[in-house]
Amino acid sequence: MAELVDFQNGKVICGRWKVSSQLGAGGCGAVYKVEDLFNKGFSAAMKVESNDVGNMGVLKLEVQVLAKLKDLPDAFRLYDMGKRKKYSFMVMSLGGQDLLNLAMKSPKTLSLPTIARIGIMCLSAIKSIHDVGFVHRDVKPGNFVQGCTTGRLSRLLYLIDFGLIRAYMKEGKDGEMKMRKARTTVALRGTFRYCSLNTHNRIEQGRVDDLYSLLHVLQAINRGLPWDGMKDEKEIMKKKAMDPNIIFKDAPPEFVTIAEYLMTVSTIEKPDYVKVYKLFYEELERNNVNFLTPYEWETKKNDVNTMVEPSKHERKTFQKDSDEKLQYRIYPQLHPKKFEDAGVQLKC
Ligand SMILES: Nc1ncnc2c1ncn2[C@@H]1O[C@H](COP(=O)(O)OP(=O)(O)OP(=O)(O)O)[C@@H](O)[C@H]1O
Repeated sequence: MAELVDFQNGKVICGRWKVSSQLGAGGCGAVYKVEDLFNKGFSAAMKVESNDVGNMGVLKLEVQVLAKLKDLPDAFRLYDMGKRKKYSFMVMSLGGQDLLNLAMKSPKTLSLPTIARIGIMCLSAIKSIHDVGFVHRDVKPGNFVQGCTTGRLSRLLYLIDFGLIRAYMKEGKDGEMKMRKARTTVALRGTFRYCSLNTHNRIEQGRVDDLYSLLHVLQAINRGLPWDGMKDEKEIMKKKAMDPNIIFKDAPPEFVTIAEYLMTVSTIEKPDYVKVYKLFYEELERNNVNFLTPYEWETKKNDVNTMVEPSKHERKTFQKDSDEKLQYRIYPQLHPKKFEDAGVQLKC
């Protein structure tokens, strides 16, 4: 069993990063909020992993993925990395709360348009990972983090924790990127509560499996899943094989359409992200909600809208714009066009 790395507040790493609090802890390490002593007022998140984990260590892989995401406008940045005698670390952008906390701490029950809107934020985050050639394989609420604690980015969700990630493409001899061949024996990777039925059946996961997990995540924070509380894998599988009308009975009706669509997509195919986006968006339209509508967890005190919404001057400039257009000026990454094609940077 690897010895856990446990940093006290005030510890300074590399003469630069001063630990100010712990943000989370996992099996092999922990995540800390750190202050940059070279850049007053700047904070970041430091993920630390014990070197005792040997080949099981995932930090190196996480660094590689973050480095690949660097050209995307809205992705966490990698600021530093290093290895000490007992531990390895990486420093990345500091996000806000994770989806698990947001959903649990929300003073009000999350409405269906909020659930669908979270669906779009998560879809965008998942697509970014797919676009750089990886399947995440551990889509769960604790792995979606607000882009920032306050302001515009606090309404966006980014995917973190690339410990179980797997490349689905590889460079062929001709230099072209090709799909990797599916393995015949695959160990289960992911979380029982959220993973797809394919994953339980030990089938090589593809992009579609991350999207199945997303539906499970959304239903879990909505009204819960029919297999909640179950431990036996066979029993869980039986429930997951049920009619989507039963699994998603209290969800926006489009969830069933999305689930039925995903059943038609093979693990090697690229899912139609725009189709899924548009189905989520129908719930927003029905309820007159858009990306500028405050979330249930946003309080007056921490009102993002004062920062997210345009100033009076900007309002005047944009006055001819409808709210629908305005939302895309503020959140261009959520425009349906952005979900259209790969923008793939599959070359290493
Ligand atoms: N960049 C970040 N900004 C803010 N919080 C973060 C960041 N990265 C991680 N966290 C927080 O730390 C928690 C654990 O992070 P992460 O999932 O990467 O660690 P882990 O050791 O792999 O955990 P687990 O074993 O639970 O998956 C997250 O759920 C989140 O709350």
